[in-house]
Parts: sequence; structure tokens; C-alpha cells
Amino acid sequence: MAAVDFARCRARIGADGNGVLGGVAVQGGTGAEGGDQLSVVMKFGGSSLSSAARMEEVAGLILAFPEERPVVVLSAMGMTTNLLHLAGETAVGCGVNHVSGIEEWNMLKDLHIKTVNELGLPRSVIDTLLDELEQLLKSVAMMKELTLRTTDYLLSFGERMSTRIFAAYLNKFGVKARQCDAFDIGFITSDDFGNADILEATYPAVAKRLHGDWIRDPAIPIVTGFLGKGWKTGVVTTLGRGGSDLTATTIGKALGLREIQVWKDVDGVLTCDPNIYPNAKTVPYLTFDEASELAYFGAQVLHPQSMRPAREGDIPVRVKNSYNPKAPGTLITKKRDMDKVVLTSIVLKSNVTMLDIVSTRMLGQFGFLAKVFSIFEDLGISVDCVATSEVSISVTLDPSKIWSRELIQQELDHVVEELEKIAFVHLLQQRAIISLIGNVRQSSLILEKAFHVLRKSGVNVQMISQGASKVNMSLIVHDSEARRCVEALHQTFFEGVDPLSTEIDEEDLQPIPPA
Ligand SMILES: Nc1ncnc2c1ncn2[C@@H]1O[C@H](COP(=O)(O)OP(=O)(O)O)[C@@H](O)[C@H]1O
Ligand SMILES: N[C@@H](CC(=O)OP(=O)(O)O)C(=O)O
Repeated sequence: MAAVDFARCRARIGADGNGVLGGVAVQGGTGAEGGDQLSVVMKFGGSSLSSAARMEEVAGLILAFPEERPVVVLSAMGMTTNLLHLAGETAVGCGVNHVSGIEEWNMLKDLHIKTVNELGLPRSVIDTLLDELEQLLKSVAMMKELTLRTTDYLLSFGERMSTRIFAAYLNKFGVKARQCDAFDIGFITSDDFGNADILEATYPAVAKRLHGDWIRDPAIPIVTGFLGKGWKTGVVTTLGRGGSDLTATTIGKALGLREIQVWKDVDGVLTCDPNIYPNAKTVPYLTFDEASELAYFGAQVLHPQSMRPAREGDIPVRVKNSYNPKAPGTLITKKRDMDKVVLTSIVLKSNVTMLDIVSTRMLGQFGFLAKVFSIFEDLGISVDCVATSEVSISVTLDPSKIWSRELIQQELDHVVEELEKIAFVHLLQQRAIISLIGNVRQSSLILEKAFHVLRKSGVNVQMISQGASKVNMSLIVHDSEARRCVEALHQTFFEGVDPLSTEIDEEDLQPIPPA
């Protein structure tokens, strides 16, 4: 039978009855005994919750901090959100009678049933939801359509199941836990299905509910990440991919907690995506501004909006590794000592579309820029990077407008058509944004080194943009050259390869034509 192995878990986090884990004191015990206020949020993402064994580990981690009164936020297990999405898309075209054969539906059903069995829990913990989910897929098959609103409802099953399983598991061991659906405890959002914004009314509502429940009957709240309730429609919304980070920081601000912990499968925020360059190193400290820029420019590790509540509430965020809890992780705060910092992290966003827009001079300078941006606004397209001159503007378009999918060709054609009424437009696809997140006061040094590296690599930068925060400098290059650039930049900034002391060979100066 599955059990929370406290001794093993304390050993793994380097705690021996008493100790300190990343600034958090550790003692023996089981937590949730009431009295004190809720003190921290602990968020665990899908990568931390991929199996029954992982759920046991996570339970052990939470209970290794008994003097803490955590609010636990969970994402869906493993790849469940992707599977739900794919199952929904398949259901649209497969016919009602074939729903039970949808591969992704069977995969996610099997995962959840296996988890419940391995944790020694009754099937009733998830049976109702699984039945409801199958009915929903059949409805999608019958209607032959999957709206954004239905998609959000469909995706909600992932978090609704993981939290029920986890709360039941803790309760089984006498640790009082209460499952909470975010949409029932005060998460009020805009009605932008797929990418809803959290509304201000959420903070007092969530605080009142979580605090009230805790005072009345202390039990660890196990809250669904990623979900909310649309304020006009009153139905389930989602906060965009990776939105559980935002759920966690919202709770942190709402309750004024001491710390927000987001537990991942990496040792913290790294100097670049380890999937792009495996030599990435942990960044021990970050400011909210740095973390926001990093997330906004595509570092999957944090949800782009998640730093906002933490910054507003001035609550430290700690990014930790649930697979390696001894690692100190990354601490994100309002300020940090930037004296020795040059570059913090490199972020790569691939498959970006860029538009060069040159005025036909039908409009004056002000009118031109205003008109260009009003076209983007009308079409609901957000812009990532901008570089302007008096009569021309280059922009990159944000493909995350509708979360998982890219801007579709039809939309691009429409943008170009509208812009061509006032400008000459050049559409450039397969571009990449390399964002250098670093110290504002070292921007010249960063650019000097970066351009030397890129020149040495024979790469021509197609656009440069620096945001008002100055924390981020973005270089747009061709997609085919991007990984190579990131590697070379990483070696220079984080692995001690000094580009300025390296002679440039004439051969190196031959630009490599983009593929
Ligand atoms: N700069 C970065 N630092 C750390 N991880 C990154 C970075 N950029 C991309 N990643 C990716 O983000 C993943 C962790 O984020 P995510 O998958 O959202 O975790 P979770 O599902 O646990 O919330 C890592 O496994 C890593 O592949
Ligand atoms: N399950 C949702 C929300 C989320 O935050 O997930 P994760 O914490 O695993 O990135 C998603 O996959 O987008």
C-alpha cells in the first residue's frame, strides 16, 4: 500500500528533524493542526505530478514542512491538459460512436485510474468526473464543434481530478485536506476563454473564503490551478497555458502570505531553456521585473502574468525542483544586488512572424503609427517587439494570442491586407526572438559582447528592440540560426568564453545565408 515516507522525504530535502530548506525551516510532524494563519503557497505543476509515485513524493514534500500552513495549488497530472485538448479535437470529427476509442481519452483515463488504484483510493474519487468527461466528449462529437468556452470546460477536468486525488490521498493518512475548485472559491476572471484575466474582485473573495474555511475547520486547501469563473458568463475559464503559477501568486497576494513556492522539474529558473542548451545553469536570484520579462518573452518556466500579483503584494517567489528538493532554487524578489550581474538569462522564442511596414506617406508620422496599432487592436493581435523610424516600423507578432496555436495564415493575410491600405508591407516568417535579460546598467557591455559573438558566428541580426524596462534586449534572427546563437551567447556570458579576446577569422565573417 502507498504511504507517505516522511523519513525518506526529510532525507531527500536534507532535513534531519530540524533544518532549513531554501530559507524555510523544516521539522518533523504532519501539519494542518490549526491555530496559526495560512503561511505559504506551494504550487506543483504537471511535471511534478506525473504518476502515483510522484504524488507520494509531493505529499512528502508538503508534510516535511509541518510548521508551515500551506495552501497547495496543483496543475493537472503530467500531460493531461494536452491530452484533453487533443481528445476534444479528435471528438469533433470522429462521430459519437467512436469517442470511447479516442486514444488520448483512453490514455488520460488510464493514467487517473492507475493513480487512484496505486494510491489505494476508491475509484469514486474520480468516477463521476470521468463519466462527465466522456459525456462531454460525446456531446462535442455530436455537435461536431469545440468552442473556446467548451474547451475551457473540457480542460478543467485535469485540475479537478488531480486535486481530488491528492486531497483524498492526504486525508487517507489522517492529514486534513480540503479540495477546492478555484471557480468556486472566488477566482473571478474576464470571459476570454483560453486566456482569461484575473479580476480585482478575486483577491478579497479568495482571501475571505480560504481564510474563513481555515478558521472554521483547519485543513490544507488543495486548490485547482489554471481555472477561474467568467464574471459575465459564470462558467469555467482557463488562465492560459501554465496558468497555475498565476493561481499560486494570486492566492499569495490575496492572503498576504510569507512566500510563494512554485515546484517544477528543474533546479529553478535557468540561464536558458535546458532543452535548447543543456549547459544551462541555475539563476539563484531574480527580480520580479527580470522574471516577468523572461516569462513574457517565452521562458516556459513561469506564466507571463504570474509575477504581477507577487510584485504587487511584495511576496517572494521561490522556484524549486520537486525532483531535487535539496537544490536551493531561484528566489524572486522586488530588488536584488545587481553589482556583479551582467546577463541573467537568454530566452529563445522560435517560429515568430515579423512585419516590416513602411509608410506610403499617405499619413503623417503620428497618424501612421496610430493607424498601424489600431489595425492590430481591431484584429486582436498583440505585438511582441517593436522598432520604429519616422516612416517605418518593424514588429514581431505574438503567436500566443490564442494560447496553444500559432497565428493562422488566414489571420496573417488579413493583417497584411489591412496594413497595405496605408503602407508597403513585408511579411517575414520563421524568425526567432533571442531575448537577453540582464542588468540595465550593463547594456552596452551586453550588446558589445553579443554582437561580437553573432558577428563571429556569421549571423545578421534583423531587428533589435529594447523595452522600456531596459531589462530586456531582443535580437531577431532567422529561426535556422537561433539555436546556434543561443549556444554561442551562453558560452560567452555564462561559461567564461571571452568573445572580445578571440580573433575573428575572415572566414567567420562570411554570413551564412538563412535556410
Ligand atoms: N529559463 C528556463 N529555466 C528553467 N526552465 C525552463 C526555462 N526555459 C524553459 N524551461 C522549461 O520549463 C520547464 C518547467 O516549466 P513547466 O513545464 O511549466 O513546469 P510545471 O509543469 O512543473 O509548472 C522545464 O522543464 C524547462 O524545460
Ligand atoms: N495544466 C495547465 C496549467 C498549468 O499551469 O500547468 P503546468 O503547471 O503543468 O505548467 C497547463 O498544462 O497549461
